[in-house]
Amino acid sequence: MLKLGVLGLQGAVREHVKAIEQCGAQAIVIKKKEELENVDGLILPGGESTTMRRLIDRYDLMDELKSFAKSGKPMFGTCAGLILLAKKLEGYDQPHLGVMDVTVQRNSFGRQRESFEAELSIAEVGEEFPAVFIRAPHIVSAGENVEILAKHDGRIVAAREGQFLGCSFHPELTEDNRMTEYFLKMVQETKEKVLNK
Ligand SMILES: NC(=O)CC[C@H](N)C(=O)O
Repeated sequence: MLKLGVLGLQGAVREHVKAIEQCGAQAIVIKKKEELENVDGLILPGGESTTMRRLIDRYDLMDELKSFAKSGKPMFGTCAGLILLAKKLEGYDQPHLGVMDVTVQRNSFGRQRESFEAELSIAEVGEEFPAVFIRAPHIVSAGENVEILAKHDGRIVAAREGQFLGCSFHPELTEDNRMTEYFLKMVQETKEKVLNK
């Protein structure tokens, strides 16, 4: 069975665990660096990126998360998780993990629209995907190896660069598990490649 980690420091952790289990994989909540060794892929959940970063530093997880990225295992950042993955953050000098070749802007859908739902067409995932946006970031620009998967209001809200998947919204907050399934497929394919080497 595939083992998926969910970074468990803050944010929508339980909801991701539930979605993973509904998709037939094992979910492991990651709070310590040793726990990262046991998983085939990792989800960085939504929540609050500044708080999450503080906790990553407090629990001394940054180097381990970067090595996880270097190992080639898939990582999926949702909302605040996307902010953690991005190589560049608009208005900030330093990124967090800085591994996915995108520039991200935080809280980019305006204060009066703190949260809203929209139906998206997501390449490789499907049509009419119910996407929940909560103080959501968006991808301002993306490197040439990044595949744009979805846009909303002309803004990029889902993208993939090889092992990295990122989206502005919260795919774990509805019963539609297609984004989680798509990520699991990425994890399965990566695992098979390693086994066949
Ligand atoms: N729902 C979310 O994950 C919001 C992200 C939050 N605005 C941040 O900057 O971290």
